[in-house]
Amino acid sequence: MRLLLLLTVVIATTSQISASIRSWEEAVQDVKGKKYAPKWASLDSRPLPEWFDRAKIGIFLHWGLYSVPGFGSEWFWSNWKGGDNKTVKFMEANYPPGFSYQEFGPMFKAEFFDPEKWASLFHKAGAKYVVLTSKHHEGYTLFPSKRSFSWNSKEVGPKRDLVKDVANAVRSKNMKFGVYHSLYEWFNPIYLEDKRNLFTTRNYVNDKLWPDLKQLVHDYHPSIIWSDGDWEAFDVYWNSTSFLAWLYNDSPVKDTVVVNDRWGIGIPCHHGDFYNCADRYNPGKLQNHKWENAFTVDSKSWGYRRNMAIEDVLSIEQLLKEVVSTVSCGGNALINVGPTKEGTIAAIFQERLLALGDWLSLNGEAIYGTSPWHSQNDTRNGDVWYTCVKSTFNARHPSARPRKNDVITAIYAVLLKWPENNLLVISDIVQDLHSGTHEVTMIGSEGHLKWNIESGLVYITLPDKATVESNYAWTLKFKPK
Ligand SMILES: C[C@@H]1O[C@@H](Oc2ccc([N+](=O)[O-])cc2)[C@@H](O)[C@H](O)[C@@H]1O
Repeated sequence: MRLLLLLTVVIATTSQISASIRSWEEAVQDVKGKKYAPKWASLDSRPLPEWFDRAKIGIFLHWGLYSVPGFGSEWFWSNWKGGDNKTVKFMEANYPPGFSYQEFGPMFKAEFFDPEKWASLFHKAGAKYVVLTSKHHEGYTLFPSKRSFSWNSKEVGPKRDLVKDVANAVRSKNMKFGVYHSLYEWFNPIYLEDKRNLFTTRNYVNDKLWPDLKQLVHDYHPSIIWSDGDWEAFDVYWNSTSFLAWLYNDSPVKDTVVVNDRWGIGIPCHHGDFYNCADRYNPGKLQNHKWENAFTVDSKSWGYRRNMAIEDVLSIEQLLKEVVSTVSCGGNALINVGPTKEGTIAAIFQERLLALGDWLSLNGEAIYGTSPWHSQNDTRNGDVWYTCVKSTFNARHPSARPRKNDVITAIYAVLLKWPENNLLVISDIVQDLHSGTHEVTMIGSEGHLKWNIESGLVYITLPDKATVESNYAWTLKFKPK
């Protein structure tokens, strides 16, 4: 009887499953109405919503009261109170004695903030999602938190619900909207009291943290919850698994939302829909779980720095190297810029993002919707990174190498350096080319490329560099005939 029931369920489910090839186990997991238990093993069994793996490129925004002094980093308040020399001196030199961090609030005016302009920039940059700091460690919220009196953007500063404004504008350009949210707040007295109690009390968690997060979920329906500030306490204190079970089972975003891995000591790189691990994490090899490389265009800070120098800013070549190597290894790239207190985005950031967008509008087929191939980084030529397009999506393991049953419709090799004498020498694609069943082209260049194989290496004659469209990061396409 039990077996029969199980069979019917499985048959009913498999018919809902698109073209994807799933194992028996995976199909059973997908039974509609499955409830997740507030335990990591259960939460980890959730298939990854496909949109996130396909998206590949996101924009990260660190915006808050730290954008007002615009000095050091978004850790300004903590640096100052912690006695950081440079920050203390900066305050002494530029602000009256007794000036408090709270006084930055009214100075955060966002008078030039035009969310449509932002969204249009991010869209042109090729982003498929945008993540905004709804609350950083300072505790100031960019939405009217019902528990953050006089410490939110609707009451103090811009007098606007910035989360709502960005969410609406981003969605009007068909991008997904996500919220960054810091679990801890440096100076929240209720949190500090729990901390003094060695996290045996949970007043902050029960009365502030989860009500706030649920407000965010109900009011803005975020597609991503990018959690942070988890490292002072275990997930047991934060009650992370209960929140996630609610999010996956009963929230209005249960079928589409994805979360990262910062949910308590020991959790990063181990649990969550995708892993950030450390900041600017880019392991350079294939990972066995969906991951994301969050990195900054200003190499020194997430928040805006008024004294940022040009040599601190990633070049387009560096930016593309991050993007290409990340996607090749199964990751997404979350590219951070810090908006100014006026609500503008520095022209140098705009320039980099638009250059990325230009590159993606030509080479995007090697990025969006792709999967890791058998090889990530060519063995012979370390400046070559591979991706492929395959016919199936594996929600259990989106970053897996192609399997036997996968039909590969194209293989891409992105070259970060133009080879000497226009002659590219690579090794890892030799088997695929050996049979003579592939045609080789360069995106942004006419005609097929000549190639030959000699003692296990592939020699590809590239076109004249002056005739190709791209100025950096050139994409070769290997297509089965
Ligand atoms: C995205 C960033 O996240 C955190 O910084 C971290 C968090 C985790 C690690 N880590 O695990 O290595 C490093 C920096 C924040 O403190 C920082 O301000 C920024 O918001």
